[in-house]
Amino acid sequence: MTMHPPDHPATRSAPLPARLFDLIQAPLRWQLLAVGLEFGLFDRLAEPATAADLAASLSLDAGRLGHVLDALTAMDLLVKSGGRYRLTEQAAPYLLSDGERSLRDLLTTLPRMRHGDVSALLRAETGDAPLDMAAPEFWDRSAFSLRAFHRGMGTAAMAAVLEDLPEWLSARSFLDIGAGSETLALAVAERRPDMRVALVDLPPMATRISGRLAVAGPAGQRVAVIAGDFNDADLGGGYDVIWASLTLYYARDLVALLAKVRRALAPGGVFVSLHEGLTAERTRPETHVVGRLVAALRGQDRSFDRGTIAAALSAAGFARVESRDITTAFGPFRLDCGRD
Ligand SMILES: C[S@@+](CC[C@H](N)C(=O)[O-])C[C@H]1O[C@@H](n2cnc3c(N)ncnc32)[C@H](O)[C@@H]1O
Repeated sequence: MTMHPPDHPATRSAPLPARLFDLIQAPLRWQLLAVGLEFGLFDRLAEPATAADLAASLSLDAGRLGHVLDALTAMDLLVKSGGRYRLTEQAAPYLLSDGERSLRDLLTTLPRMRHGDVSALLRAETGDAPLDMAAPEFWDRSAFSLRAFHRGMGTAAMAAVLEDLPEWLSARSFLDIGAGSETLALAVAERRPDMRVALVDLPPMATRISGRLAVAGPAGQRVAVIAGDFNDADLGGGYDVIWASLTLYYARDLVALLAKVRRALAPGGVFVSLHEGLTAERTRPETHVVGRLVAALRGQDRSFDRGTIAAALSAAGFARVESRDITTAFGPFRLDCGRD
């Protein structure tokens, strides 16, 4: 499968007519992936099968299914040989529903938030029901989606950032604020039995995270879960490393929250933030600007400008603030570290 740098759609470096032509195909590529997930094609094609075999078990027309399978093969998600199709080895960990790094729950959930009728939203004619945050289904879906994101790609990137910190080897305590899943805290607890590990999230999410930790073995027992709003909750103290990624949007007062985080650090501790940093008058990076367009049109334009978090860290009293760009599979991000 051809890999492209994350902020560069496949055709970014191609001539403009080729880029425009390619956009005609883009929605079809998404639909093919969605159909593959909906009909369980990827799970069924863990072992080779013909279109006729699959069509019979799915009560579909073999000819039509063959066209869909050929297109998925053209996208390098399947291979075809002698009329039999099979999931590629590269795609298997991400597309099998029980794969260790399965992105299935992310791929079926995030598009519901990211895709929308841009034309209707632009005319403010959307009949979208507002998200019902009181509904258990909302939290179930969020928890499944975040966990898939973390297991499939997020935690590896985040753990690499943590392990790169000069403080990491001597650190003895770690807090993840707005964790979204148990995955990062659990990875830390598993790799570092000497580490006190805690996370904080809103009660509905914290309950789901606690449930996963309870069945995660001995390392899971070592992760403390603080169920509460990080703006108000007692975060505890004496942490050597405090981590916040993709969550500071929910700070009621960013400087006040960061000052609170600073007070929760041990002497010599570090606070690490991983968030986007929009540039060029909020038109770059494309991953975040386009990916969050529908949310913005629904009135949730929360993305941070580059420099906002660094400035807030200084305003919160951190003596040394360092920032750098990092590239991940889910887009380019800004890493801001606050130390005293
Ligand atoms: C977009 S997710 C990010 C999760 C994870 N940190 C990551 O980088 O993928 C935001 C998380 O922050 C949590 N959250 C939102 N507002 C919060 C608050 N006021 N206090 C604690 N957690 C909050 C949400 O429940 C969710 O789990």
